[in-house]
Amino acid sequence: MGKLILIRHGQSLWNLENIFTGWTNIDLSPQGKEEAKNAGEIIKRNKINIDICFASYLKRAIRTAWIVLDNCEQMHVDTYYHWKLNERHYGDWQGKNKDETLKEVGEKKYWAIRRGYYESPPKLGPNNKLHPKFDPNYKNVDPAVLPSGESLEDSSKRVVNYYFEAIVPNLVQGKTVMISAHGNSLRALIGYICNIPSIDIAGLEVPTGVPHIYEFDGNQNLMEHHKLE
Ligand SMILES: O=C(O)[C@@H](CO)OP(=O)(O)O
Repeated sequence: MGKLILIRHGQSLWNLENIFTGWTNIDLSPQGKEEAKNAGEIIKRNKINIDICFASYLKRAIRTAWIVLDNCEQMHVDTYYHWKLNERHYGDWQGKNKDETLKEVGEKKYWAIRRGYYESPPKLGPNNKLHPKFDPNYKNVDPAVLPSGESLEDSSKRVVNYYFEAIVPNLVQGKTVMISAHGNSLRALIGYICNIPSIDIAGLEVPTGVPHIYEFDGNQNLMEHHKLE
């Protein structure tokens, strides 16, 4: 089996401003670009040759992939983009300040939605102009499958589905695959790969711009994983 490198995008401008982002297409902050550059240098130092790269449809993950590949001298690597790797859709919370939302809804509900597995934020209404079906970037996606607010369980279904559809076949061929994605889409994927019970997912935080490597045996069982440095 091949190897899997997972990286959360570098710090975004809304991470910096403490605003719920979800599918809002916010770019990297200057610090986020530095984090991605550093991740690329780490991959170069570890002499890892990436065979294929995947990123979400959101520019903070795409730019992170580009900066990483540039800084490990592997810009030629085929890169595929898919909405199923996007951040969890944060529904009506997108664009809201995280501290103000906490005050508005109370600690219990806030953390159940933000870090629990089953609770969704309030969904966007079908005519809300922020709904992804109105975004030309998703014009080739069936509007019926586009989310308007997701629990981590919802995100997990589409991320894991894409993992089996597009990533596993490459790992089976022995390839080294890099995925550049998001805090919650990666929590969902890591939760699946590492077999973390849904109750414990709340404690899993994925830092920005830090590459982690996952190695599997021939039966696709995880053998070990660690942070690259
Ligand atoms: O705003 C978001 O989309 C995410 C990650 O940046 O928020 P959280 O901190 O809840 O994972």
